[in-house]
Amino acid sequence: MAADPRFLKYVDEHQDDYINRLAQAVAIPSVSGNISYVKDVEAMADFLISQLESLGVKTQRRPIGTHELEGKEVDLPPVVIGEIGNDPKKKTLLIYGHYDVQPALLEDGWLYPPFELTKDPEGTGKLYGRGSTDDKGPVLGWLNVLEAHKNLGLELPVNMKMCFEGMEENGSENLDKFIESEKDKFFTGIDCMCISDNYWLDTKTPCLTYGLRGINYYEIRISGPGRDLHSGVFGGTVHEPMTDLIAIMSKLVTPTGEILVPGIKELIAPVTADEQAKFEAIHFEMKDIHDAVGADVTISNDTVKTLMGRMRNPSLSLHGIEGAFSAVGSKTVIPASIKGKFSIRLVPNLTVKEVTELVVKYVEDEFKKLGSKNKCEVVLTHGGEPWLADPNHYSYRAAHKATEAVYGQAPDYTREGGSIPVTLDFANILNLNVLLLPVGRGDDGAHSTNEKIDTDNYIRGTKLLGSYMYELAAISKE
Ligand SMILES: C[C@H](N)C(=O)N[C@@H](Cc1c[nH]cn1)C(=O)O
Ligand SMILES: [Zn+2]
Ligand SMILES: [Zn+2]
Repeated sequence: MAADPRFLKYVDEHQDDYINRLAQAVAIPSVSGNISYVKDVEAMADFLISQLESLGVKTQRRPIGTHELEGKEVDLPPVVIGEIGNDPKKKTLLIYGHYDVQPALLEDGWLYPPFELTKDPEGTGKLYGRGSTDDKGPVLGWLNVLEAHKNLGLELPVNMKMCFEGMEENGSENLDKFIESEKDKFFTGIDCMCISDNYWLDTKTPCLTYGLRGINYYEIRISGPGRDLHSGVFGGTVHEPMTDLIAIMSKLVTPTGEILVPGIKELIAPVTADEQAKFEAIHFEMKDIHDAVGADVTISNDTVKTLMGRMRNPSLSLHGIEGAFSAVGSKTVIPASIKGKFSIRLVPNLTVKEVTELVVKYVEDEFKKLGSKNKCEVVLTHGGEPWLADPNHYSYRAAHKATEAVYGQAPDYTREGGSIPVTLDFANILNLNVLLLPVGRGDDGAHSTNEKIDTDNYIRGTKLLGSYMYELAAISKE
């Protein structure tokens, strides 16, 4: 069933209001996992709740425990759950999104202040700001749908339940326990689930995503000296933690992306003929990734190899070193303790546990080889398994139709290189098919500087989410 034309017209006529809603959300710097932003993450939850309530959603702000941030025990960001409609004749759709964002500082190289929505500065409709595409824009897309229906007095075609969290960018701590504890309470009577928290592969082809890589995030913690030291006074006389760390980190991955931790390669499920065909069918050119990256620095020039590198193979990335001297100037310090951070993206059949066993053993063995008197420990800070869904499920068929209606073309079927670890918890604990329905483009720069969403994607994305609900209402479950 096509979307109500009054809904589509309303969306076109209220673009400015929708952009204004996004501007309000971007202005709240809800950076999770950082003690300085705890209040802002809470404020973002409150903003979401007040918006949802004003749109007729029965909302609850649910605490999910505490965690340690920079040595202090603080509340985890609350989970916001809501529901609207309980007509037994309608299907019930569960949606999930996150209201936290990655860190962003102007001095990282942003052209515009990251926590102000900068509207269309180049006349191409781009809306710049942290969270614009990951994941505030897509979350607000759902709210825009609700607003249109409320103001037009239109009935929603499905019942909706929703779950929004503020810790996605930091491992969704305790959300699995929350889902488990609410399995037979809030999360009952749900037919299927939709998440809008990933991106198209290119800038012109909408897609439906049926897989995600998992993620294991590690810290290698090395310490030794009782305090930071003068490198002139002590250099050449002590084992330096940074030197140990760099030696180990350089042995994790090669510059062409080969993971050097023994045993990981052997665990990867072989690529089937069907998978190979699916990858070959995807619309993708090397130019798409070069544009998104901002340079031609791809490891391969082959499209299928590049797509497999992104979605089908594991990857190991080095992220940074906490405690390293990184300010301007030439401080001659020997840091006393540091933490090297890296992550491994997981694909079938790698598991969080098996990969961690291999990583811990390898790092410990490599550290022993250094003959250092410092202390080294490797810690998994968060982990999430890879996930695959059935793209033939009726929910995917509904989204396919909605995409054709809104974009006039069939979607590509993709797997996401990024991770949304809680997807697997929703799928397994609630026994649900989960559809990933991205709104943003491949060059949006999520997690990067100058993150943006295009006005067209935000507005047509709102129509897409709404149209998906109409198609879902009408489609047979067979
Ligand atoms: C794909 C999603 N929008 C996303 O960005 N997920 C993050 C999740 C994460 C895990 N640890 C830290 N962040 C990602 O894939 O990096
Ligand atoms: Zn996200
Ligand atoms: Zn993210």
